[in-house]
Amino acid sequence: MATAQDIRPRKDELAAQAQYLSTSPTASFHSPSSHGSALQRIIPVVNAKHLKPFATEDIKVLLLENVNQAGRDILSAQGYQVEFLKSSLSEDQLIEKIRDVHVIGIRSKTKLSERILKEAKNLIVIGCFCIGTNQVDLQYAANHGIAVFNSPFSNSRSVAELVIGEIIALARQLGDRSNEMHNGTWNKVSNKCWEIRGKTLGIVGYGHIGAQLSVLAESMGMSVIFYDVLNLMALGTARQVETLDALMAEADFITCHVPEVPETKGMIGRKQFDQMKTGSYLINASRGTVVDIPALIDAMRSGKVAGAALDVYPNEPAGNGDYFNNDLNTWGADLRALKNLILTPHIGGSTEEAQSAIGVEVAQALTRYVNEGTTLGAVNLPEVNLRSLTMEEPDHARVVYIHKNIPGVLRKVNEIIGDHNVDKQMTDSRGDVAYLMADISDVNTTNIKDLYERLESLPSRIMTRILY
Ligand SMILES: NC(=O)C1=CN([C@@H]2O[C@H](COP(=O)(O)OP(=O)(O)OC[C@H]3O[C@@H](n4cnc5c(N)ncnc54)[C@H](O)[C@@H]3O)[C@@H](O)[C@H]2O)C=CC1
Ligand SMILES: O=C(O)C(=O)COP(=O)(O)O
Repeated sequence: MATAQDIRPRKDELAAQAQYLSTSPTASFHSPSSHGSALQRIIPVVNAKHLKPFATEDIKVLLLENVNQAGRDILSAQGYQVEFLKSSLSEDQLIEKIRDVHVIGIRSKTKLSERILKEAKNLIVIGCFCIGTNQVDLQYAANHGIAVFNSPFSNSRSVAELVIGEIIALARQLGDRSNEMHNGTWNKVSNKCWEIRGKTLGIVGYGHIGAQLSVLAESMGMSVIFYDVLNLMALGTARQVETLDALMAEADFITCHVPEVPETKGMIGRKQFDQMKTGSYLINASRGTVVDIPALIDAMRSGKVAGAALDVYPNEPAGNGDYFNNDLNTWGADLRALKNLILTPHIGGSTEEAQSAIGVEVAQALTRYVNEGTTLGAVNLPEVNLRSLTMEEPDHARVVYIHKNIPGVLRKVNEIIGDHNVDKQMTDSRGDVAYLMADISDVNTTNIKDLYERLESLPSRIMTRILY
């Protein structure tokens, strides 16, 4: 197995590469991100016919959190070195591992903070095999030329179905009745058990999940209202309300489907619980920080809230095992003692269908990015795509130049690549970072190295990759 050292150029290796390049029409230059070593990496290509720009067996992929087999298979089929772990890693373990890898695949637990990404000298791309990307410092990644991809809706249906199940389970106190039977008690009651037909569902965040849920809830006879920061088209006979206050006051069931951003932190707190109808229900399958848990506990104890379902928590563990027995969740015992409270371990998106669809979608995005530089679907870089390079022409190359979005860069870059025939080119920017992709011809082993070095020496450079 190649080590990180193997793909960094050494002087003797450069000479060998020159020899290799003279016999192979394809190769790849890929600069370390700007916080990395000043040395460039030169990686030969194994297959001249197709767009396989790296010696694919040198590409190291670390997959955490039990990424689905379908995704693992796609990455392994590329020839990449794929290391797979079932759980997440502690910060210190991650720092050790991430130093070496070019690609990392995570789900919602693994925090890729600036502290961790600083150590990721070889990293070019992050795949979030989930919807949420709040666990990644997206701006730091963009500023260092690290693309981030996710799967924007492959598990939306699974979450919506879970919530539908929870609405009925809460209305009928199913969790409690089931627990009682498990403990040997027959307790047949109808007091405060309801049909959901004719009740009002209040959806906070009417995006992929909220909208899907809206359709399902209406089909079961519920009325739907929703609150969102955007003005959105209501599906069916759903109705958008202007404020969160209005939603809290009108709905019988309230369900949260907003992302974790500063504005949604503690969004459902004491004030919101006070506004709820007495005997209403709360569901949170978005992020643990959205609901103030001590406030929920008080609202349930007082009878204001008749039932709740939580799938997400402010501190979630790296893997399966003990959860509430730690100092972080001081409210754990109080939660566990409450009646008609469904607690699930962040399983909203955990279905076979969702996980394999996510595996395929994200693995394909990673492969396209590594092999072709395509950023379609990236959540932190501009979306840039050129039609696939046909590798029939041996003197063609694709230049990817990620750079600071400052005036004058394109003139300088075009001066450099303009020495070649530019077949096609696309550039776009997002905030402080711009992404240029150009397919050029009249390339040979000498002038491509020169081109790479000239691009690398520009002060605007964040990362240069040359794929051919
Ligand atoms: N429990 C689980 O396993 C899963 C949880 N999730 C969580 O659910 C969240 C929502 O997922 P999607 O519906 O796919 O996202 P989405 O991005 O399609 O929709 C989110 C909606 O929330 C709205 N929004 C944002 N900030 C808001 C605010 N302050 N107030 C009101 N509305 C606001 C947005 O405008 C958007 O319409 C994800 O960000 C993720 O954190 C997603 C999948 C699985
Ligand atoms: O897709 C999301 O954002 C989720 O919350 C699901 O996360 P998971 O893949 O179960 O870690």
